[in-house]
Amino acid sequence: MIEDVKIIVSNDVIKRMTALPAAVQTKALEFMLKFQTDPRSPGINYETIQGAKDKNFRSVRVDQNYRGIIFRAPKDNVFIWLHIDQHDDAYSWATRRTMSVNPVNGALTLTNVGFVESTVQRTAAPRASQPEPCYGACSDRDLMALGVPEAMLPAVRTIRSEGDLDAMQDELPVEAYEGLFLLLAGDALSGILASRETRVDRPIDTEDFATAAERDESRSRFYVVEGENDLQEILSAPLEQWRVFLHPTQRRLATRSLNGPSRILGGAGTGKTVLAMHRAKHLASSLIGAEGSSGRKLLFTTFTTNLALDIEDGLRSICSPEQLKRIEVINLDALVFRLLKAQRYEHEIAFDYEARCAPIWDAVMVDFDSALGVSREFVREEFEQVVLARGLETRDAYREAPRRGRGVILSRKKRDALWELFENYRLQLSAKGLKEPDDAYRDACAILAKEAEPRYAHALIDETQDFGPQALRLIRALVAPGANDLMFVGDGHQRIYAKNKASMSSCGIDIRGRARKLYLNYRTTEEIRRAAVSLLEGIEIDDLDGGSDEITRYKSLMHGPAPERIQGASMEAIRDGVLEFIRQCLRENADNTIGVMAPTIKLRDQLAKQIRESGLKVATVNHRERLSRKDARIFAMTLHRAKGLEFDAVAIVVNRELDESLRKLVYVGMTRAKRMARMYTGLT
Ligand SMILES: Nc1ncnc2c1ncn2[C@@H]1O[C@H](COP(=O)(O)OP(=O)(O)OP(=O)(O)O)[C@@H](O)[C@H]1O
Repeated sequence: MIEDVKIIVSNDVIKRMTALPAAVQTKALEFMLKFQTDPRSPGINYETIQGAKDKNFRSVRVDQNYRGIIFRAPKDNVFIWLHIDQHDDAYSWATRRTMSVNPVNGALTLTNVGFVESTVQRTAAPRASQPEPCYGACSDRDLMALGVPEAMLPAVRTIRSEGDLDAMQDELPVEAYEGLFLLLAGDALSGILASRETRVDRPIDTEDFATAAERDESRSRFYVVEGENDLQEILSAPLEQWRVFLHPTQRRLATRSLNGPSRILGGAGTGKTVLAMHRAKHLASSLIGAEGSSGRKLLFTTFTTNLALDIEDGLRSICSPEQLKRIEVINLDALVFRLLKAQRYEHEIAFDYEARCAPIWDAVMVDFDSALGVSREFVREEFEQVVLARGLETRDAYREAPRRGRGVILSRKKRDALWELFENYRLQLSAKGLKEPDDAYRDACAILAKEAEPRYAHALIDETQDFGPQALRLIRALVAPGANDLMFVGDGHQRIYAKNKASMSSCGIDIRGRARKLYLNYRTTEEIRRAAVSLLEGIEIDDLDGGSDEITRYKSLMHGPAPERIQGASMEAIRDGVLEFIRQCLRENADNTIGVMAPTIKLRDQLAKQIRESGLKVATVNHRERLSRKDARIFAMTLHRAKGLEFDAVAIVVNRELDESLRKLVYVGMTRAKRMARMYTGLT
């Protein structure tokens, strides 16, 4: 590579590369090598394209049939490889498009001018009683600030409904599509720009393609080649887009310095884990050779064990060995277990409530007096949500404790009676050498408080919605307050351990001014997303910090068939239906992965057995297992285990009433599906 030349490749080329016939792929890689070494080499013959709308487009020969389309900027030796296809298709593609720099947000944009012309023509004749254009109140500058390329403005001006906007999605930069749908949802332009932190207040040199390429907006679709080998690596392996092309908000949040703890919310599949992984990489590189960090690492923690394993795999695919050495990925329970064990903690942490604690709780509850006027379930919830969550240790503390959200007022007498049960339970647990996890977290916090140095330089926390107050306090104690200390990502819609509801600010974590959102769903089709969201209707969702969150502003980038919901089938009919669904998915593509999910282990095993008996290979997903290591396409799991995973298709079987907690579980399960989903309810 040579210093004074900038080489850029579009995501379109990278995507198309893997779909090319093998022989063409080899030729394309050979061309890339030549191009990367010196795009001005006399060995590369740039052909002018007759009739091209952009006079800087050229075609280059990849092999006898295939042509690459290159944009050569008028100055500064910037070369952008935009497209690759068979000769005629490549030429026809090139004649319809132009490259430019957005004069307001400074992003590199590629516009399909052919599409703009045909859209304007098609909509020119007024239709009877058609709605007003959606963006009549926005100036051209407003629309360009959102990311609409100047040449796309006439097409965007024709949009009169959400459907019109969706039909334009493929032709718009991702941030423009997102901005336009947020406007339709009722957000103010200033609010959208502020939360994205897009600069629209500086003069933009629209001839300066080199500078434009470095902006976060451009990097969501253009890759700037940096080293000798990186592009070779990217092009020769099937590329997962997320490794290279981030949404501008993902990139900004991954790389910017934040003056304290931050919280990123986003519905299922909006790329929160991806953002956190890129931030881990970014912060880890700043730890390399950093003075004064005393060798402290970055902690990446999650709630579920399986997700931690997947994250480890993901990080390995984007980080250098040096960066990896500075990152520790571990689920919080495992971290606490290790921390306490190293201190010769004399209790075992009872992570499995049902097996270890429930019998002791039940024995203590023999003394429960129903004259107290509360249910047995209420007592357990009171213990979890007030006593454990607040870490109350004395009767006096319980007497004084605020019980917001508990619904029932308890007199002092009743509290004292309940405290006796709670105290007795803790004593009995302790006598058996056990501690509830929340109490163990609190003990771990006390140990950390005595240490001179915080254990980690930074922490990234995934699945924040499932961490309770004691866990959050512990996380706070693991890292010293300061710049880039903590980043939490999560989604209240996916809270499936209801007892773990916490407000970050009451745990000493102040995110004011550093709370952001991701809106675009990269995983699920819009049809599946909508079906999943409809399950949550009427359920109040929190923002992990005592406020509320809503789900109306999310959107998926893909479309597909609506999920089927089948009510009231017998187990035999379900078995046949699930098998038929699996076969259909595998017929479409033998490489498709399929998740079969149920609320209980018993039902999961029953379904797995039936699938196996039909001659198909199915793997069961258990605690602490990496999906990637399993030799199967079909996976059976409980809905709890499905968290954080993804499959091409998902079949869910539910054998009990869809109450609030089950609806949330099914929401999590269904949003694991990339393209197809089917759900059975009301087993007869
Ligand atoms: N910038 C991106 N470009 C392309 N794909 C992306 C991008 N960001 C995320 N994805 C893909 O979208 C899917 C969801 O991403 P991710 O798991 O990070 O979402 P999430 O918000 O953590 O989801 P959930 O909360 O449902 O577990 C993954 O397949 C990921 O590879």
